Amino acid sequence: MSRKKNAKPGRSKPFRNRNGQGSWNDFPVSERTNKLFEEYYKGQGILSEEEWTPFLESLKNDLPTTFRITESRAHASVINDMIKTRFLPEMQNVELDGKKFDPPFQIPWFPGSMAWQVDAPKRVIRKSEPFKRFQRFLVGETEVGNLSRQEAVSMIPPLLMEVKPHHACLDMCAAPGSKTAQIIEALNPHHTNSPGLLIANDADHKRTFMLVHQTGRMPSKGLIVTNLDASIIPTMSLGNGETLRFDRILADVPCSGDGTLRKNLEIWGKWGCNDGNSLHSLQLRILLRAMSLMKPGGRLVYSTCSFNPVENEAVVAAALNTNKGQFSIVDASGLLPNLKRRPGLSSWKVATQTSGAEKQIVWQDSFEAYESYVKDLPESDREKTRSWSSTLWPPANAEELGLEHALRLVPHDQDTGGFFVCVIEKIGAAETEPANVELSVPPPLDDVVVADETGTSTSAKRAGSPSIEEGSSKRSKSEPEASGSKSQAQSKRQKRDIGFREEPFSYVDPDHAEIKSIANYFALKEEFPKDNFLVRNEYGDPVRVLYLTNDIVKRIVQNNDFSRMRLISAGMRGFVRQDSAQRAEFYCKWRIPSESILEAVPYLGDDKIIDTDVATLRMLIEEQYPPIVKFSEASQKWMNEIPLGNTIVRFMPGDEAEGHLSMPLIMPVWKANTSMALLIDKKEKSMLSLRTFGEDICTFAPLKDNKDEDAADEEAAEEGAADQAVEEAEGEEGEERAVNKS
Ligand SMILES: C[S@@+](CC[C@H](N)C(=O)[O-])C[C@H]1O[C@@H](n2cnc3c(N)ncnc32)[C@H](O)[C@@H]1O
Repeated sequence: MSRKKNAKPGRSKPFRNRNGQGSWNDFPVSERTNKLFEEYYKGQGILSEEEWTPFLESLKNDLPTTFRITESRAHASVINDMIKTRFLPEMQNVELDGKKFDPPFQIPWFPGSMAWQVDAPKRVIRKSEPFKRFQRFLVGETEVGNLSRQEAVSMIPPLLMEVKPHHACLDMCAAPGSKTAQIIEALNPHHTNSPGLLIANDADHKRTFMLVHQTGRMPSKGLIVTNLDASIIPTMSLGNGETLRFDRILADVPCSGDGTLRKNLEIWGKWGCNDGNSLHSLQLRILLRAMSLMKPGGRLVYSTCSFNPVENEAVVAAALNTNKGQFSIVDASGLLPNLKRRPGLSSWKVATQTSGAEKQIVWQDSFEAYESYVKDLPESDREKTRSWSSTLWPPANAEELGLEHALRLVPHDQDTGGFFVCVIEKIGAAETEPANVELSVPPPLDDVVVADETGTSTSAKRAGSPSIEEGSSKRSKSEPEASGSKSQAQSKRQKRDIGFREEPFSYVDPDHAEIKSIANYFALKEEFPKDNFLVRNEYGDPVRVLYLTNDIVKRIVQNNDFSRMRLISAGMRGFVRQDSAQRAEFYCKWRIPSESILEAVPYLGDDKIIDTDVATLRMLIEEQYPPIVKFSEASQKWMNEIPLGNTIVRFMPGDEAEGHLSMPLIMPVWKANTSMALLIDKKEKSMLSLRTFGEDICTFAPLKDNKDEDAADEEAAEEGAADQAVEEAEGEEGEERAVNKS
């Protein structure tokens, strides 16, 4: 256990090989042990004696790859069918070194069979052609947002939230955003015009940008990203004296992460029971804040990727007791019926660990026993000992709280990671702020390792900075008052966070000349919410990007100071300005980016969408700027009629040009003087090509053949606009969309 001895809690980096990747081979199974871990959990009795070996064995094994299909996308079933009909048949009899490997299979408990599991180890995926092809497909479809790689158990909390499109939702600790994506999908099934809201929040500034990037693949008019300490998320106003309360909250709190031992291998070396004890009070504060933000009848899901009852049942029990009679644990046994789960515990133990090289577990039978243990320690040790909260221990009424309804997921039940999920409902009509919970002074968090199921470890202090400690001890004072009755101007006077350096958010005057030109060009119907265009400057000037938000996001942005909310982004890109040398020739300087097409379609004038065929699609995929003269006569006709710039086309289903399209596909195109371009990024084009034509037919060769120089120059100049448009569409993926700035 050399690793363990050298490990410095909180400072050790995730295990990485020379290529920067954690690897099964580089971390031998013999090192996947931790005496303290075994002693602690055996002592806790989280499993019966006979289950201990399969539990540990399972924990030492590589985690299978799991992914789910983005259900809100129109072609979700096309992707699912492709896996079944194109990839599965060729993966039936894969053998390597005399061993047969099973093909991927659908996860039996995931609704609609939209999630898959791949058991074959990485070396098989690397070496077998059918698996390699499948892997390439997975990577490509993941990049364009049609699939999400996500640990199976991590998919459970959002499913149990049962989000509906009208819900106001809060994801309190959201980065890097795998569950956020699931919530967005549930809020926006098939791009319905959802009135719902999701505030996705994380305390770690860097990780909020990961979150923005991740949600960029799943844009939503109802999405807000904030960078707050979840335990002191301020109460937000909706104007007109209304305060924002949530129908659904996910508190997927920072935790010690020992449920992720199968992939966060470094946890084997540094696991200690003090980490869970340390995190308990932050977890409790976050859960209590969640409770205070709920609507009556609303549902709250508390989850961790830890086995530790002090991070799980103890937190839930303390929160329920703080808000007696206002919340109850939902019996989720009827939900996800094929999911194997264990009941939550109603009794557990608390331990501390000794310091020094050979750490030992010391069971603490009660809070009082623990206090006298600390008192009896030699003074030097006492100084080092933390003061834990009494809420770590099971309360006297633990049996009455319904903790058995919580879900414990253990690895050997269905070959997953470990997880804890508890579904809590707010009962009664009274909306009151919770009484302050009696917590001991919060322990310092800087040396506590916090892990998430993505394989990233952070220290809790970094994760919770800057206001984590401040918020904990003075929660009731520092918690801002409900500002429901304040006007926008008044709310702007609320104390600003001067360290917050984001650009302001303002709505554009719907009568602004640019908005009028957009409405004209795209023949936007009356119902189009022209007053919901947001920009990132103080003056409401449409400069480069016009973001679209729904009404509830607008109410929040307008009635709360953006720096107090630490607002990072709101809504989704609706229109992007197309600056080019030829701008003067274009009727409209704005184009619809591909990700907002489905949002825009219901509002476009009837003649603004041009129906065309699979052969035209083939040409637009094959070449980057195909000349108009190369298309069929029918396509040339409409191409010659449309103005220069952005047009929306609908490729109708059919079998032609060696391709198959099973459902209509709506996409933006760009017309230059003599050529056309499909305005989707290259990766998306390649994946679309694979889906429609069975191979990647994109060529994208630069000017070629024996064209005379003048013609080539002219063509290159004309195509500059389309080129720039495409480049922008690609470049903005990472930057513009990530930062939501104009
Ligand atoms: C378990 S991870 C969340 C994983 C995420 N829900 C997902 O599914 O991708 C916990 C997250 O909590 C964040 N965090 C830590 N302390 C926090 C706090 N006080 N408030 C809000 N977020 C916090 C961390 O930065 C980390 O991103």
